[in-house]
Order: sequence, then structure tokens, then C-alpha cells
Amino acid sequence: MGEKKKIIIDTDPGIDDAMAIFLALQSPELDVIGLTTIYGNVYTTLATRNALHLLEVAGRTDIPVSEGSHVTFTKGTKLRVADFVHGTDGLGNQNFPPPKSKPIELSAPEFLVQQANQYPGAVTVVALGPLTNIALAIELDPEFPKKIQQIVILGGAFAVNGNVNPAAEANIFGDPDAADMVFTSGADVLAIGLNVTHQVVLSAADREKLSQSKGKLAQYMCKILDIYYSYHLDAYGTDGVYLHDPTCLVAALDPSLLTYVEGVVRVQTAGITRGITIFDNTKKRFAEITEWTDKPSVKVAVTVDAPAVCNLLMDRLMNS
Ligand SMILES: O=c1[nH]cnc2c1ncn2[C@@H]1O[C@H](CO)[C@@H](O)[C@H]1O
Repeated sequence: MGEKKKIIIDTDPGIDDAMAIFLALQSPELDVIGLTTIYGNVYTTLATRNALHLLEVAGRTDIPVSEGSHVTFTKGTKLRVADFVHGTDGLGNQNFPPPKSKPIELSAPEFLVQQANQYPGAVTVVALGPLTNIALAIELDPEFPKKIQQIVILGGAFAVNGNVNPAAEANIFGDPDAADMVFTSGADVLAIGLNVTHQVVLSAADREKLSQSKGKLAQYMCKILDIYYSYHLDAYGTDGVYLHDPTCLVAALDPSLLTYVEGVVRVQTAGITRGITIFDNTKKRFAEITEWTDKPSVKVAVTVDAPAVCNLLMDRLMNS
């Protein structure tokens, strides 16, 4: 096998984050060189605690955890935290003991820049929460977008409704200014939006299969998944859960399971559609100069082999 792909997971754990992190740790194709934390599903302090805890569960405390921003890119402190989706502890209200390990001294943006310099062109950032840390890394080092291999983003709702409101997806809504900066930064960006992740469902039968397996991480996931299933039943009327973060991780692990188109993405940062992602892949020459004109293109996922993503996730959790 070729060299492992180096990834940093920027994360707000989160039940689907836990699945994505475990999938990454169980994947021989990947070398997880760090976790950076952010608010979103929980506040940043709890995200850090949960990231450390998940690494302890997986026996991988050798991987550094770096704490990220507690405020938005524009220093906003009114954060939207989705504890109603993941439980107040972010991990299904299980009262896990506090982790023994500690985060490193470097902040998340500093760690991202340091790693990008240490392995030029060879680091992929898998961003599973609001994009504040990535925007701060770009502010810290304007060359950061060119120094990394790719940023794979779980975020946006491309030509479909959002999940916070009809306009916006949760991660983009969490920090629209940061998102617009990252989408227009010139980095190789691959965005996985709700138009794709809502196709990837872990059914009640899949969950039953996980619970029958002896896999340590499958067993752990089954413990924390209850609240995520209840939320989906309540919010969507489905007895199955969307695999947002694992699908994004798979996009870094095996891009052949998705297809994408290229174009310019801008994010609305104010008003009733704050957080909406507007993708221009028309080949039209507009009569006016627009806010999309001359901005760098990004990749936006459009199709996914959903059964393959589910099976990959389940196999690797069950073989842990
Ligand atoms: O209704 C919701 N509000 C807020 N966050 C949500 C909702 N549904 C899912 N997620 C969380 O936000 C990310 C995907 O947008 C995922 O991390 C998911 O767990």
C-alpha cells in the first residue's frame, strides 16, 4: 500500500463525530495526526473533553488534541449549540468519567499551521464543525490554503433545505463568515452537504447488526446512539440516522465513493438566509460582475454510493 494519508480532524463531538473519528482510527489508509476542537454540537471546552475521551476509548492517546476557538471568527459569543441532537454531554448523556489526558499547548489554528508547514502539501483537514479554526489558520498564515492538500468540509446544503432552518445547514450557520472565507480561500476544498449526507442513513436494522457484533467501538457506538435515533424520529419521522460526519470522513478515505462538480460557493452572512450556501456551477457569463466572479472554484459533492459508505463504516466498527 502507498503512504498513508495524513489527516487532521476538526471536530465538535458529537455522536456522528464519534463515528467518524472511530472510522478514521480503524482505517489503515489514514494517519490521524491530530484532532482539533470546535463548538457546534457542544461548546468547545466539552468538545475537547470528548475528543480526549474518544481517543482514550480507542486506545489512541498518542494522537494530540488541540483546543480551538470559543468564539466565532468575528468574535461573536452567541453560539448555537445542538445539545438537543447529541445530549447535554454531546455523547448521548452517558456520564462518562473525565479523560485523564490533556490537550496540547498549541491552539487549534496554531497546530493546523504548524502541521501544514511540517508536511507541506501532505495534510488533509477533515472539518466536521463550524469553520472558525480553519479561517483563523488562514488569518494566521495566508499561505495555509496552498500548503495543505485538501479541506474536506461537512457543511452546506446545496440546492436543498438546511437543517437549522430552511436556508442553512448547522455547521455553516455556526460561523458563516468563517465559512465564506474558507470557501473563497483558494484551497482545494471538497464540500459534503446535506444534499449528499441525507442519502446516507444508518437504519434500525444496521444498528441491530452493530449491537450484535463484538467490536469494541461498535458496542460503544450502540451505547451512545439512542438519543441520536430519538432526535431523528422526532425531527424527521425516520427510524434511522443520517451519517453526516462519517460520510465526510469517507470522502477523505475513499473519494471514489462520491462524485462532485466544481464551481464557486459563497455564503450569506446576514439576514434571513444567513448561512445559506449558494453554488454557481452555471457556465453562464453573467452580464454583471457578481460576488462569485473571479473567486476560486471548489468541489461540491453531488452523488454518493450510500450503501458502500454504510458498509465501510459498519465493517470497520465491527472489526475493532
Ligand atoms: O437539526 C439539527 N440542528 C443542528 N445540528 C444538527 C441538526 N441535525 C443534525 N445536526 C448536526 O449538525 C451536523 C450536520 O449539519 C452534524 O454534525 C449533525 O449531527
